[in-house]
Amino acid sequence: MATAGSDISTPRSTSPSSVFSGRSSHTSVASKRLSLSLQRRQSAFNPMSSVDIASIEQRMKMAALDGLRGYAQDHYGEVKQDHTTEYIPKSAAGGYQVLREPLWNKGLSFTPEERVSKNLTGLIPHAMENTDTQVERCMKMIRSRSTPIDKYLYLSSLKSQNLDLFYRVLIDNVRDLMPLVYTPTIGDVCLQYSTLYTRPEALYISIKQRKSIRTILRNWPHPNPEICVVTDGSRILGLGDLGVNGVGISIGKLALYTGAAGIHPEKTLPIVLDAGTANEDNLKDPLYLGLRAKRPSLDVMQEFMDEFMEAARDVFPEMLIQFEDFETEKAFNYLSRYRDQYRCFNDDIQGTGAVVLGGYIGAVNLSNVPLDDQRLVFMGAGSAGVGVAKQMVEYYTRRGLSEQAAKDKFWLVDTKGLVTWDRGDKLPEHKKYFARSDNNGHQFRTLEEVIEYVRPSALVGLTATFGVFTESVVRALKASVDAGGSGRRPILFPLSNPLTKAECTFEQAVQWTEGTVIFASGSPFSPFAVKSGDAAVTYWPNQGNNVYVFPGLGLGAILAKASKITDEMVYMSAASLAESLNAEEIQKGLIYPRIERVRDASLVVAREVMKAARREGVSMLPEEQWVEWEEWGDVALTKYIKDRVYDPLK
Ligand SMILES: O=C([O-])CC(=O)C(=O)O
Ligand SMILES: [Mg+2]
Repeated sequence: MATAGSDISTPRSTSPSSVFSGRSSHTSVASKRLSLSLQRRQSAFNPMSSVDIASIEQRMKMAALDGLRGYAQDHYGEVKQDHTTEYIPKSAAGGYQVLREPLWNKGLSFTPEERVSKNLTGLIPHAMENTDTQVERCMKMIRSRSTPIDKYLYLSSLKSQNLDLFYRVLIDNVRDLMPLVYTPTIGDVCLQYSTLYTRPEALYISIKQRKSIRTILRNWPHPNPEICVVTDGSRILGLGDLGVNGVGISIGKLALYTGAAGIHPEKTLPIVLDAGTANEDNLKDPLYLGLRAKRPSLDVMQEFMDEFMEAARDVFPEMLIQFEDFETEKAFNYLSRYRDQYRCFNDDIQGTGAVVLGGYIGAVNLSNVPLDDQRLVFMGAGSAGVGVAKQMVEYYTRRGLSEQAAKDKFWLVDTKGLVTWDRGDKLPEHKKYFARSDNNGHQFRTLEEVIEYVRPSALVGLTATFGVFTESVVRALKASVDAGGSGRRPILFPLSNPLTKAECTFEQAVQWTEGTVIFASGSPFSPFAVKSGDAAVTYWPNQGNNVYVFPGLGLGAILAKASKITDEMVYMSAASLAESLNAEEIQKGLIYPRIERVRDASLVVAREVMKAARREGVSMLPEEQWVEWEEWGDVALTKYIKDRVYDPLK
């Protein structure tokens, strides 16, 4: 394989541009060529006579009147292009070409020499500013906006103009801004994506254009992406099927690949596969941008996915693919179908699994309930619930338990109650592994009943249902932990996203457990202060979000040039995350590093993932390289990673 990892920090100088090359300069010849090419394109695209084209236009108008997008509905043919995208080399670009390319624009930091050599004199204000001043301006603007969506829109506009500045602002203010570019705000953005839409930021691949997937991929304006996040929008966060609007999650996750791990933004590729939607609100919305059709059968979707995976590998052979927010059955199927042949992983199964395990390892230490005495109830048995529980089983087996004994520590609950073999419904494949057979014919229909029966030490929520951890549920958990002895603390992880889907709030958890809770949620809660006399006790929540895993896992896999993502690599992302806390964090009783240190954590995760890739024999880096690193221990490998990450305007 070629050097995927090595160009993370140094994007090619023949950088992409929203402005395509030379066509504008040689006017008459160029415009003739352009119109010829347009004609050819039109005929290749739609090999019909002009009469037919006129009638299509007519139909498009009629379809639009019906609230349909005629073009998207009607087009089934293969798009044949007779040209490929050409790029202006960065060194040759001048004037507005430089200012309008977000990868090249340096805002007010252009030096006097650059302003002359790039023909920028007078195109920007005379002032020259350092990074801090520009960051300050951005933060002032963000603070001046009153709603999270408005703040998001400001940030999105900044991103479309000056990528270095956008990422500097994000990295330096990650606690305040991550909730805007990611969960919870990104959930609202996805819900309204078709209305908020102003410019493309991803590849939109409709099932109607499945014959043209390679063409679409080649149209992406950046060469050789290293990481793609792909969704089909069928289960976005806990918000359900959002169709093409789910593309926001691919965009948000990739902003964190850059912000939280330092993968160059030019190397990231967000994709949405549009195969329709079951969301009636979307289907009725005249502004909806996706295909107005019900979702196809799982078999048809599988074929589409097979075609996508093959095309992606043909066009971008080194790209790692992260599956995101596919609904449960597809999520499991695609992971098992592709994981041995492609460089891919599923964030909701493996990423969530690893991040929750990483936090759980620290939580057990704080809980005063020995590992062997832990009993875990999971509310929610979808891709995340089962993924997390399996990751924890692996942890227990690595600590010497048999697989059966490890599995016996978990009780999974879904909308029908405790998942058992004999409860009378047909269990979907992914639930069978954890189905209980030791219930002596009893069925436990409510969470309270399950808690009374199991007497758990930990309760994990992945239900996408706000408020299912009620006061009586949380108090019952505390009582069952207290019964084991004094000083014991309950572990409570309401993990569903965004905040509107959280199983309970941090404040509730603190109050209902008299402050003893060890808490982690998927989306961020603020610290909670309780007055006691003149003083106040502050309780610190943890955010147990995949953001602590997928960026580092992806970075490690890319830099190791891993041919696939193995269980060992995923496991090591969890184990190393648990080890990445500093003394202050441990002293504060946290189970994840503070979010301000997410880049440090990603670096540790990436390093251990790289080493795991090598142990597993899937790293394509030359053996001499590994031997050299081994001589120096982690220091050399850490430096190798640091030298390759993007840290703009530093
Ligand atoms: O995106 C997040 O915050 C975590 C996640 O993968 C999900 O909830 O599906
Ligand atoms: Mg997800």
